[in-house]
Amino acid sequence: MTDHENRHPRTNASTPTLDDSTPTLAAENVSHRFGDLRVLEDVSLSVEPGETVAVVGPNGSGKSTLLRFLAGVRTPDSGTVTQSAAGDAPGEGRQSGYLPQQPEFRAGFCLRDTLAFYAKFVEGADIDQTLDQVGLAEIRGQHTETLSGGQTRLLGLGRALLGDPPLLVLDEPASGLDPEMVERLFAIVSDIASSGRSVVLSSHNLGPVERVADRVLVLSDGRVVADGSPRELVERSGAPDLQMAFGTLVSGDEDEPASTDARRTPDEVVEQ
Ligand SMILES: Nc1ncnc2c1ncn2[C@@H]1O[C@H](COP(=O)(O)OP(=O)(O)OP(=O)(O)O)[C@@H](O)[C@H]1O
Repeated sequence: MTDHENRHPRTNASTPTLDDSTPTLAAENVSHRFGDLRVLEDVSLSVEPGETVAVVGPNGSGKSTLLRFLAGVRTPDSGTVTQSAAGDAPGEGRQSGYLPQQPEFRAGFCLRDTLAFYAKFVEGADIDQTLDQVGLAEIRGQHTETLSGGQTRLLGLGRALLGDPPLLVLDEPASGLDPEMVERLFAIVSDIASSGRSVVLSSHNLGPVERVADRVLVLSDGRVVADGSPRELVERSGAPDLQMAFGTLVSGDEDEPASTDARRTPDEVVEQ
C-alpha cells in the first residue's frame, strides 16, 4: 500500500451513525479475480462494534486480498464493503486504521517524526502514547530503516492505531514478532475490542486467535469454509483446539474426526 492510500483510504464509507445496531463493517458477496485466478468468491462478513474477527486460512487462500477490500484500499470486482462508525466509539472522523502485511516507511526519519507525519491527517492522535502502546517508546528516536521486521510491523500497528479509529484491519499483525510481543499484540487487540472498537485481523497464530477472537472466518481457496466462534469451530471439528482443528476446517471435513492432516501445525501448513 502506498502512503497515499494510508492517508486517504478509498471506502464505501457511510455517514457515521449513533445507532449501536449498525455493524462497523459489512462485506457482502465479495468476489475477485486476478486474471484467470479466482481469489475470492462470494465472501460475506459483518463485524459488530466491540467484536474481534480473525480471518485464517492457508497461504494464498485470499486473506490479504480480502483485508485490503475490508480496509477500503482496494475495490473488489463485485460485491460491496461498507464501513460505518457505529455508536459512541472513539475516533470520529477516521473510520478505520489498516496495517498492511508489509508496512513501509520512508527512510531517514525517526519513529516519532514518522508517526507525527501521519498524525497530521488524524484528529486527536497522541504520538507518544501510541509509541508506548506498541512498545516502541524507548527507540522513538531511531530511524525507520534501522528497524527489524517485527519493529517495522509494530510501527505499522502504531500508524493504524493513531486517532483510535472504530475499526482496525490488521493483516498478520503478529508475523515476525517474538513470543512476548505476540502476547502484547493480542493484548492490545483485546483492549481495543473491549473499548467498543472492532478488529478484523488475519493470522497464522491460532493459539492467541482462539483466546482473543469472538469469531473466526476460515478461508480456503477464496471461499469461506467455516465461520463461528473458536469454541464452535473446535467442537465441530472434533479436535482439542483451533490449531489442531485447522486442517479439518480447511478441508471442509468437519464431520470427520481430526485427521493426521488436522494435526499439522499451522506452521507446517504455511511452510509447505
Ligand atoms: N496483485 C496480484 N496479482 C496476481 N495475483 C495475486 C495478486 N495478489 C495476490 N495474488 C494471488 O492471490 C492469491 C491470494 O493471495 P493473498 O495474498 O490474498 O493470500 P493470503 O491468504 O494472504 O496468503 P498468505 O497467508 O501467504 O499471506 C494468491 O494465489 C496470490 O498469488
